[in-house]
Amino acid sequence: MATNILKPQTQAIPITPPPEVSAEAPTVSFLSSTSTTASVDLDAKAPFHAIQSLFDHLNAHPEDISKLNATYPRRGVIKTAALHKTESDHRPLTNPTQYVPTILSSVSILAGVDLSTAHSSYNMNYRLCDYNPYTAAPESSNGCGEHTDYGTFSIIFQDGTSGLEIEETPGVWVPVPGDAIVVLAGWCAVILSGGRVAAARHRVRRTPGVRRLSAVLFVAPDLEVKLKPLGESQPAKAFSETIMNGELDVETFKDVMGKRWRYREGNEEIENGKSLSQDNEIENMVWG
Ligand SMILES: O=C(O)CCC(=O)C(=O)O
Ligand SMILES: [Fe+2]
Repeated sequence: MATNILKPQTQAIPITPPPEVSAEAPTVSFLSSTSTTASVDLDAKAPFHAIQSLFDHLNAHPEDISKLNATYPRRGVIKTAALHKTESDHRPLTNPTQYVPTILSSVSILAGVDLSTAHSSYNMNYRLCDYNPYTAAPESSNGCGEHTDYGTFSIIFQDGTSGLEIEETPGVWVPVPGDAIVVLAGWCAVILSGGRVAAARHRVRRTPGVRRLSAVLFVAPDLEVKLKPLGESQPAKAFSETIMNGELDVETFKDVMGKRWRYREGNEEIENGKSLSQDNEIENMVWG
């Protein structure tokens, strides 16, 4: 599964070890040196049979989709955060608290700072995705446009169907095997690590006629955490004053990212009519 495995550099920083858990700790294998991308061998699986039934029900009963709070009409992709929504929560994963700390500890080593203190409340969202040929425009090869995720990292469970691609270097897209469980670093990791971790740009290509299901667990710092480089050392990159002054908290950042995402997917108008891409706006906010 992991082709180009890079071992994270071991640094002399105190990283909180993940708590002892009964399940075997997953192995985290880093796949990319330029963006922080890893594959993990988790026992946890997303129950794609149940997820497919849920989406089949929604496709047959479009009126129920409105209950789920988020639809993506332009590309015919239905996505929703189901972690706290009882009507759509199939309790699909084994308890994420068993493996999230291990992954956080691996990302901490790459980041050169202990990220665990900023992640005490398990601020997570779970999104189910159905890239469905019957609802998407038949000629479209775009399942999910290129973007970076907002949180510390996202764990992507796939149903075995390929389509997910990572931008290895600008403009060079590398397909991820459809059966890999992938961890991608997001913007909060970039900021907290002082720029030592890069966010992984990714996208999903559709094969017309082929259905693909995925389940994504977004792991982010606690909502009240101020997003600025942690630790004493000089940031590896220069950040905006907003970031260095600790003026941006996770909740606000998540809101901005969410608005951009809904705009990109066709669900929300941006008030001032500007059409900056999600990445441009975030880069301006983070780097100044
Ligand atoms: O469907 C996938 O594999 C990825 C989806 C994704 O990147 C996202 O929802 O942020
Ligand atoms: Fe994503």
